[in-house]
Amino acid sequence: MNGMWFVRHGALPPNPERRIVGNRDIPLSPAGREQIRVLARDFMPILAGRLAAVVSSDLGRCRETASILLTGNEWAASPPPIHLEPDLRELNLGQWQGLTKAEIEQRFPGQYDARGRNFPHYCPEGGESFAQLQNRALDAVNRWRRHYPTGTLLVVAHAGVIRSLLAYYMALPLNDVLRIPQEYACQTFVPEW
Ligand SMILES: O=C(O)[C@@H](CO)OP(=O)(O)O
Repeated sequence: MNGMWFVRHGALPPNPERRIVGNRDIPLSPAGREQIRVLARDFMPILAGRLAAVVSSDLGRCRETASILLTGNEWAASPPPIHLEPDLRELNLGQWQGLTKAEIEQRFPGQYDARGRNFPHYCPEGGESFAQLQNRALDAVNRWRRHYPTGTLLVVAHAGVIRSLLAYYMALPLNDVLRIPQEYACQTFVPEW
């Protein structure tokens, strides 16, 4: 069956202060690598024989996830190509990245709340909005689907990217995007319609 599997990368190192990650290039933690090894063993065999290609965000945590996913014996003879796609990078939150919520409120008074009032379209300085993210991610996925019109595509990306795509496929408003669950290393199938 044609369709796309979306896989979020594994866990990052603990971030107890909840500093904004965004599209910073932070590698998987050892626990995150183990999550993906489990996925390579338990999930990937169901794609054997029907996986056309892997399309991954070019950030390290997704690149590494994609390459661990293809370590099983079922891919040894003819591994599917892995395409690195910058348009699947995580939401760019510009000058907010690396900061805590308290630091954002201190350095950019009022902006955090302003985003809450216009969540889909608010664009922090130097960054982008969820609507912009959704457009570029959708363009990228559609482009790769046209390149591989048959077979299953495996898309390895980030919570914000996958949520924005799933919101589109489920016709949910972007205001509700954070309600879509996206645990580390989770998998979601979107059939072709
Ligand atoms: O580690 C996380 O919680 C996030 C970073 O914002 O991961 P990602 O957005 O890359 O899915």
